[in-house]
Amino acid sequence: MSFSANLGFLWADRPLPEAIRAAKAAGFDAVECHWPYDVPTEAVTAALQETGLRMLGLNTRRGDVAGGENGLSALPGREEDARAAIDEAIAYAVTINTPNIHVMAGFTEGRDAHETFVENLRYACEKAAPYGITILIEPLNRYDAPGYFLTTTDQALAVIADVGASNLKLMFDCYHVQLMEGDLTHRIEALLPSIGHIQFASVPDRGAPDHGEVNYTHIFSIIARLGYDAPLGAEYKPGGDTDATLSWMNDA
Ligand SMILES: O=C(O)C(=O)[C@@H](O)CO
Ligand SMILES: [Mg+2]
Repeated sequence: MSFSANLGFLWADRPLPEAIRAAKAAGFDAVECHWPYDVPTEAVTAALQETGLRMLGLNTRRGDVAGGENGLSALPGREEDARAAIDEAIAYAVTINTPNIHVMAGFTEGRDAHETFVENLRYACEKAAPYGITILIEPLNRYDAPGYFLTTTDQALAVIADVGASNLKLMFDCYHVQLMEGDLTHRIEALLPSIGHIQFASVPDRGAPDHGEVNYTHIFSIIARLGYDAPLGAEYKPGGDTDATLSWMNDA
């Protein structure tokens, strides 16, 4: 297996370029992040070039986080802000050569929200396609993100079908899917053609993948058997020194 360090959580106590270097030193094959926008692209590019790692993904801005926002793209009436966040993410991704952008939906519900999300995703897919960038959408669990628009893989597939773009894929985060739906083995098998990126963490505490209700030795072997060979995103909360939590990599 190959692994991508999610620097939104791993080495999150270090500046992003230093976190990239730490991921390389720890043996990761790639990195990904959440919201890199305050970091100059030159510093990120320099660290990526120095380490030879690729930044696999980043997220669109969430909007007014202090005011309770968690993404903009499914919020009716906020199309202008949502598209500005999409444009910003594409520009940043193009500059640092990142192949995936997670477009965040936001806290909302209902048919209008679905239509708004579909239209904004069409916009994102069209704008991203010339750069070979894939747009991702990710169901989040109801405990960490109560009220988030996208909560299940079935709902994500319905959105993907309605958008109808070949560069729109599912971010399959095993942690969220286990909390909302379970049945990870069958779901990964069935959804593989729609999956653009896979992430993981222990369940339910979102720690390193070496404890809890999901047996990741099994899940990783299923993913390998299916021939999926892109790096898997380690998106867990180390709860202290990241380097002290990496023994799972030796067993994977
Ligand atoms: O929370 C997650 O899981 C993520 O992947 C974030 O990027 C979005 O909140
Ligand atoms: Mg995730």
